[in-house]
Amino acid sequence: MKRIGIIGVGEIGRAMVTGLCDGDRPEVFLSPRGARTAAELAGRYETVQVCADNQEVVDRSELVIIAVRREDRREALAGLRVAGDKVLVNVMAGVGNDDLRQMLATEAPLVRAIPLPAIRERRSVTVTWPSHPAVNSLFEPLGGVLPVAHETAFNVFSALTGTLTTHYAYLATLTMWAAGHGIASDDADRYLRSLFQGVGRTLGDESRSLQQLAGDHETPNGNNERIRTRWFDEANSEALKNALDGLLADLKQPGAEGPHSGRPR
Ligand SMILES: NC(=O)C1=CN([C@@H]2O[C@H](COP(=O)(O)OP(=O)(O)OC[C@H]3O[C@@H](n4cnc5c(N)ncnc54)[C@H](OP(=O)(O)O)[C@@H]3O)[C@@H](O)[C@H]2O)C=CC1
Repeated sequence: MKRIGIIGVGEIGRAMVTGLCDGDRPEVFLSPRGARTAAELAGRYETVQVCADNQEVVDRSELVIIAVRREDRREALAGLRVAGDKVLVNVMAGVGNDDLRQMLATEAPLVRAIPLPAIRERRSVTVTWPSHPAVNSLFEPLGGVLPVAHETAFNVFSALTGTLTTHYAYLATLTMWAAGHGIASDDADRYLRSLFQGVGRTLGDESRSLQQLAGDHETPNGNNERIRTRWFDEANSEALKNALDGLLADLKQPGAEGPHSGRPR
């Protein structure tokens, strides 16, 4: 697909345009809302144009990405005419394809996707459902695509994206703990970033399983084993799984307006 439309040019819309245009440079048609970002992108990339309205985005594109906030979807989409030969990519967290099909009354294929901000660097694996060749080709060069077989699987991956800030909060807690023991916060912060950037790089080694990586970093009866078994014990692990189960249950009811609307993060 060489003509791609984006309705909703905010954080994730901008990340997708950047990722796309730093690669094959398809023609990209942007909705006019979020005017500053849209104008900036059109200024940076000669293949990007800002349209007069959302209908023009649909009319000029073969594939249209819908990236407005969940609560803005009716205003953004109601009344749009979408021919059956277009492909629509729904990246709105918590908005099911049934909801979208009802709103748009179109025969066009609808595909849900979970792009993440690292897509701007073409380094983010994007989960999609249902699998569609044009959508797979769109995301493949942006870090890879992971089409899943059913919506429940899609929701499981969606729930996993809800764990990111816990990871940062964990690191912040370690910094606070060190500061509580008289270490300058800046020093603790710098040290932890360095420590966990190393962990991030190690994750790039896909030849070793996560269990293997943990094992390889742990001396029997050593400090790491001690903290892992005393803190991340069975009760803690169960509490995490329960929180994820609760989130998954909410994600399975995409029609419900709830605390998980809007950004998946
Ligand atoms: N941010 C992320 O990491 C991810 C976000 N998503 C999903 O993407 C969607 C957008 O999120 P995000 O980019 O963070 O949100 P933003 O608020 O950054 O962007 C939303 C954009 O939509 C625009 N908009 C609002 N109403 C309309 C309309 N009627 N027509 C066209 N555009 C409109 C907004 O314009 P204005 O500013 O003028 O209101 C804004 O530019 C959400 O549904 C979210 O769940 C999915 C994966 C990751």
